[in-house]
Amino acid sequence: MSDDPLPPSSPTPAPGRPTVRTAAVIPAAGRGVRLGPGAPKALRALGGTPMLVHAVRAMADSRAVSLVVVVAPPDGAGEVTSLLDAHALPERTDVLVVPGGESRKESVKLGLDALPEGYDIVLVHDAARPLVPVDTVDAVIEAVRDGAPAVVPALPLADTVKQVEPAAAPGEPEPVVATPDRSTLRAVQTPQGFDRATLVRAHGTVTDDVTDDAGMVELLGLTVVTVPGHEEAFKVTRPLDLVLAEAVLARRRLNDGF
Ligand SMILES: Nc1ccn([C@@H]2O[C@H](COP(=O)(O)OP(=O)(O)OP(=O)(O)O)[C@@H](O)[C@H]2O)c(=O)n1
Ligand SMILES: C[C@](O)(CO)[C@H](O)COP(=O)(O)O
Repeated sequence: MSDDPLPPSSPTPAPGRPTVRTAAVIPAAGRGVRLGPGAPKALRALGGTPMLVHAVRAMADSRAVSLVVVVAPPDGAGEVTSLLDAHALPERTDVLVVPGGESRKESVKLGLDALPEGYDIVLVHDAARPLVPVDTVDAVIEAVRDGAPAVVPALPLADTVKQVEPAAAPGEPEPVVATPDRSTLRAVQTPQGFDRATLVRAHGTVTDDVTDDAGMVELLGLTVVTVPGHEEAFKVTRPLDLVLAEAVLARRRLNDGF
């Protein structure tokens, strides 16, 4: 067993609420091409611990989450199971590992297919967002409990955004065609939270290429709502993100006194 510490626990759910069980599906089957050569992204170390372990702990850190389904690289389910066995996780959280697919969408569907009965709320959380704080996780769950079929953590944009005509060839200029009103745009993160039946329906019917699960629910004609995102829930995508993630983790360890 690794001796790295468990994260702090979130508060227990409010008294008087009906028990609604929540599971988290963590797509972790990506290669991490934009991060550069190396192991699959989810298995790379952050503060000496695989990024995936941080992501699983971030979900298990919420007392509402009692099952985490990890979607491993297609040929890596055995390795991921051993890796998770070697790291401390809260005993109240069950973990299932299933092999993933060629795209994120396919991997999420495989995770959903493996979900046992008895879970009414499903979170979908990128392994590549290892540092999401528990308050953000709990806020997403709370909004689904309050009746929203789909919930996304969202942040305002810091940059002005341009819509362009994609370059005709690599290196060619990209003419700007529009400047959308930034005040109505949001960058969305994970975990995204869903009423299970809605997410299953979305994955069973939507065939469009989408980059997130909430987008599929939008295509069903349902309303997706936002809760405040968190800057530490950023996605580790490029090498500089790893530098930032290490710094955030070091600051947390300093603040927590270990
Ligand atoms: N076939 C895939 C592709 C992606 N993912 C997961 O989806 C999340 C978000 O994807 P992204 O950050 O784009 O990861 P990669 O696909 O690994 O990155 P890249 O595009 O740079 O290869 C990650 O946790 C990744 O492991 C997955 O489970 N299955
Ligand atoms: C799901 C997501 O993290 C929301 O921002 C994002 O869309 C994943 O995109 P990626 O390019 O597949 O990492």
